[in-house]
Amino acid sequence: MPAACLPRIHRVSHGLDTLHRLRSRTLPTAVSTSAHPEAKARHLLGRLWHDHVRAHLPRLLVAAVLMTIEGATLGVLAYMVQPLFDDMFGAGSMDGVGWIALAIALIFVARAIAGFAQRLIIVTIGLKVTTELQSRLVTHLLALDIGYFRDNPPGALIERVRGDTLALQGLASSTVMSLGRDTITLVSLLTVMLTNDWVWTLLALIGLPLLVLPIMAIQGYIRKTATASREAAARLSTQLDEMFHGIQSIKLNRLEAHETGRFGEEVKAFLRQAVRSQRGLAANPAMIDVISAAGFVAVLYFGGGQIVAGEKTVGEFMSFFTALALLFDPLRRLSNIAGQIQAGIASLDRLYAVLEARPTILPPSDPQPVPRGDIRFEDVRFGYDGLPVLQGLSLTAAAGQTTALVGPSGAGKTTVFGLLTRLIDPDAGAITIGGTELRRLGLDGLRDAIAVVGQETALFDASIAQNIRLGRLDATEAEVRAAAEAASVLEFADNLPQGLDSPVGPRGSALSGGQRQRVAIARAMLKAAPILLLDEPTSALDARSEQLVQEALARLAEGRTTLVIAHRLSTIRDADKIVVLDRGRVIEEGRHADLMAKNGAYARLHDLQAAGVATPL
Ligand SMILES: Nc1ncnc2c1ncn2[C@@H]1O[C@H](COP(=O)(O)OP(=O)(O)OP(=O)(O)O)[C@@H](O)[C@H]1O
Repeated sequence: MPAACLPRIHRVSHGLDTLHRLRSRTLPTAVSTSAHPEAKARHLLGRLWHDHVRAHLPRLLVAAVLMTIEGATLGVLAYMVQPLFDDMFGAGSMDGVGWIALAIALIFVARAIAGFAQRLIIVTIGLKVTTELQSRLVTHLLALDIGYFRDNPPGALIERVRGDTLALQGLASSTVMSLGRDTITLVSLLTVMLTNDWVWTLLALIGLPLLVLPIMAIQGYIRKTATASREAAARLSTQLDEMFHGIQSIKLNRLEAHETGRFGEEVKAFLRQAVRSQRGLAANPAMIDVISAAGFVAVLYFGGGQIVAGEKTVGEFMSFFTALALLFDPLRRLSNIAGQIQAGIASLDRLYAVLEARPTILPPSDPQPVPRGDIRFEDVRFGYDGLPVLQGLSLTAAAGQTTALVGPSGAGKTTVFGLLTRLIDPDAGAITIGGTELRRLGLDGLRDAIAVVGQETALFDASIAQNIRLGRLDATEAEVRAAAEAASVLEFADNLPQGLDSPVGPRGSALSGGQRQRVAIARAMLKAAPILLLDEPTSALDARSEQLVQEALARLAEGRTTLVIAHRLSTIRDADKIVVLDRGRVIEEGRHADLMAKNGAYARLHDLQAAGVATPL
């Protein structure tokens, strides 16, 4: 995946985060396969093969043929050493040396071409599989519940989509190449050795079985340390993500040294795990080297004696020795394959854990269209992780009218919006639109029918116009411009060098809070949905823009079912109904004048605000 895609993954992840600021119940994050590591590894590899690799089988077969050519060349080379020594150098004749030299040159050319082509094929397949997996992961992630993004922070998810797929690609490519080419090399060299002298071969390799147990024992260690190392990498990414997003607070509170220290600790933890994992991977080749030294010495003594006794020729010995010397390199790599597979499995496990997470907020099998009509909450209960937030909430927002929700911070106002848009589902009670339960409506239809302007505006790193267009992707330029005008976006955009085509910067960082809010309002205007949810839509505006936007919102709200959350009561005076929430229940409702006359919680809050005191009810 090109580097340019990284900001996109990042934006998507953060966009969801800021747009919804809601959490639902924890979702499964582990692959639910057999607890036995070998069975799990087989299961994961089987899935990878089936899902992504099988389609490349024809090219893999071509690569296998090329690997066979590349692997066999070393055997042929070792074989040719014998006539070179016995028939030419030993016999003092240079006849035929030219032919042998030509043959060796051709062998190397063939090896180079086969090696180049097979590497290209394998790496290309690896890249294709990786990018396919990345796209699949992103598609899957975007379908998951909002709660998943709370439980798994953006840094950790980016690490899975990028880090784990790339780690897998590197390991898989080298494993496949090693398995193919090195196995053939091994077979061809062993053939030369065995045809030369099976006793020497036995002597040279007699120590190898000793390695079986240590190599097997090391597998579990590699799997564990590789998993820990990937997790440490995810924590690092999460910390970086938080750090860069919180850069302003870090600077204002002079936390640079504190953050550097925290990062240093995390880096150390990562380093520890990464070194452990590499130690495991480096152990096998080292053991092969020790065994190979014993093999060389044994053959040298035994074979040397036979040459001196005239039982064997120098050419035979040199040919055998060449094959033996060439044998240990592929053997070293092959000894590491199991370890590499284990490290790859650690990443694969984390990837499939994401792919196995299932959304719990699903559309019905026969979705009903969204009807026009009142929005009703009937005895709705909802809690986060067992902590009750809404405790039997009942309210009605009449169709085509404006209903305002007020109440102290944490009363559950934003949760009402989350339930209405089905970012979360209630634990009990019913939510209906025009008499139809939300769960019977199509999710797409429901979300198309609702436009939301939240406290935090999710802007993407594109132009102002493109950000507005997200409200309705097929809107014409004139419609985008009209929405921009109605939301007072043109007021500031027209002063920018590129007007509406000016970039808003990553997460809208090139705009002020008020400007971002106006873009969000323009987006909602463009969407022109029948239901409008406004969560403090003018909180970031100055008095003048607020007045302009309030007028625009009033126009927008006309004829639409509007729910508006407001802390500043002055903004909702004209609402058709004001609902006062406290600790997840409705404690008062009515029009402004009625509630003031009642002299209850609303009137108290109003008086406090009028006196300039921002105190909860
Ligand atoms: N993702 C979450 N996980 C756990 N608890 C949450 C989560 N989101 C909200 N809450 C809790 O739910 C309660 C209601 O939150 P909500 O955002 O609906 O309140 P609110 O009335 O909109 O507050 P404010 O006026 O401050 O925006 C709060 O006590 C809050 O701590």
